[in-house]
Amino acid sequence: MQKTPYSQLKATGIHKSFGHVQVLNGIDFTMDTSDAIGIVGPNGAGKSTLLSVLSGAQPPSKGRIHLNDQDITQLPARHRAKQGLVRTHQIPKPFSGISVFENVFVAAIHSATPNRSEAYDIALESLELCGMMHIANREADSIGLLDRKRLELARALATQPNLLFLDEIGGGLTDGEALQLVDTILTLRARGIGIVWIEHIVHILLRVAKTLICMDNGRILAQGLPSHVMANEEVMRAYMGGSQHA
Ligand SMILES: Nc1ncnc2c1ncn2[C@@H]1O[C@H](COP(=O)(O)OP(=O)(O)OP(=O)(O)O)[C@@H](O)[C@H]1O
Repeated sequence: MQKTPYSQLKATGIHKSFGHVQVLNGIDFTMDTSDAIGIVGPNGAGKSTLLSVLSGAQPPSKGRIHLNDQDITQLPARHRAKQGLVRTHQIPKPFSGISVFENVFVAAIHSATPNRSEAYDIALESLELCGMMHIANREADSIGLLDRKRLELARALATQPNLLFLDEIGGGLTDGEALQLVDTILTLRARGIGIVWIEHIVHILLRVAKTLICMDNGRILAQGLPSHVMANEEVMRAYMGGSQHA
């Protein structure tokens, strides 16, 4: 289901401000697009803003983003999605009044897919991978929170991503539900899809992430093996000074 593979996403000197509020303060970030990276940090650290900048929802105020040798800094989200960089949202917003299947089909038809019959197959495969076939004909409005999160994943999957940006997709779920969602995410990982996942529930995140980034005040405080990052003194200070969710 994937597009032409590439290997590296690189953000250099990323700044983002909203008026006088400086939210990202010089982020340097390089990843292999098949990696699984977790991002943690206190509230207001700039995590979602970084995801917006990486996925093209918002341009940086300063700095460059490259996909291999291609400068994609000014490339809008819909064009990045066609190159396989796709973001999910904190609060899933399925199209109401249509079925789960139709929601995923709409996503497939708007991807780089050439025709409706291929989009149909891709939608079915996405639902299957996300364990949603049994509710494919339900109205999207009528499903519970865990299934709405799965639908968000299935819709992203139907656009044939290489790298998925997940913004607190576990938010609002019980631990048991979040673990079920992890199984779905690991299924996508097994297909070779890279993940950048912001999540406050760290023990859930670490079932997927092999590398952890901790942000605070718009900067990366530490990056590397999760055990090293969580033991980092600056990281512990940031959590004690901020809102601890871990
Ligand atoms: N569009 C905007 N306009 C003005 N300020 C914004 C905007 N988007 C984000 N901010 C501010 O930027 C800061 C960082 O926000 P961001 O959502 O990126 O942090 P976060 O680390 O994802 O936080 P949380 O964990 O609470 O979701 C916050 O102070 C927020 O109020």
